Amino acid sequence: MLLELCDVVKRYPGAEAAVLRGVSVQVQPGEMLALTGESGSGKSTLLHLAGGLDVADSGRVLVAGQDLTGLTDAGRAALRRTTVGVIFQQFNLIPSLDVADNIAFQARLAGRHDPARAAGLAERLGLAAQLRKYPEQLSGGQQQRVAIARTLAAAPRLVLADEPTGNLDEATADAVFDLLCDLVRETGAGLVLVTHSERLAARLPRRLHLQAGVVR
Ligand SMILES: Nc1ncnc2c1ncn2[C@@H]1O[C@H](COP(=O)(O)OP(=O)(O)OP(=O)(O)O)[C@@H](O)[C@H]1O
Repeated sequence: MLLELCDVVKRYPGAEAAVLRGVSVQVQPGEMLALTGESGSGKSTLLHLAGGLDVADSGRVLVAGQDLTGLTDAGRAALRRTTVGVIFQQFNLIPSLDVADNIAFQARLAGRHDPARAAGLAERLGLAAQLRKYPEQLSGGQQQRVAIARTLAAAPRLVLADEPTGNLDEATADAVFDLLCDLVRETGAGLVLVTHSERLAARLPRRLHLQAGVVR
């Protein structure tokens, strides 16, 4: 199993009710699914727990068979470097690095930088002419494609994407979404993609819907 959440509960300090109230999910290697739910239903929270960015109050989270619950902060950081790739809505590129170095950044951290692979990703994502530019010189759609290349260059087994096309106009969002799905499929990674878009969710083979703290 690539990702397994067993009866996961998460409550933020000071909040009356738990956001996640016993969520159980299993994702197989190579599976691609949409995670939907109303604003505030806990989609980002679930993604953060799956990516080891935050910890559950109870229940278990396993990534590639490794139980995150028992890991130290350093252990979870190592998992994020080597096994999980996260793509955010706000791109989160490093402003002082050019496109080529942004793309190489995570792969270098993972000890997997492969110039040919990085160049191939840049080409597929239409970034070959932008490699020496800095993030501020790029459009939103281009920045998001750099963020996707950066994540996939590190060859993660699990890709977690939090509204990766939420900042883009519809036509650009569709094109970036298709590229992301094609590239993830080709690498055989699993994908959990948070979206508010019914249209995009319908294009993935499986959907999880969060409601009232549980998955429906
Ligand atoms: N760090 C935090 N501290 C306290 N409360 C938080 C924190 N992060 C999220 N919450 C609360 O937890 C609930 C779920 O938030 P979360 O961001 O997971 O929802 P979401 O489904 O991703 O929402 P959206 O679709 O609006 O992005 C919300 O009520 C939010 O206010």
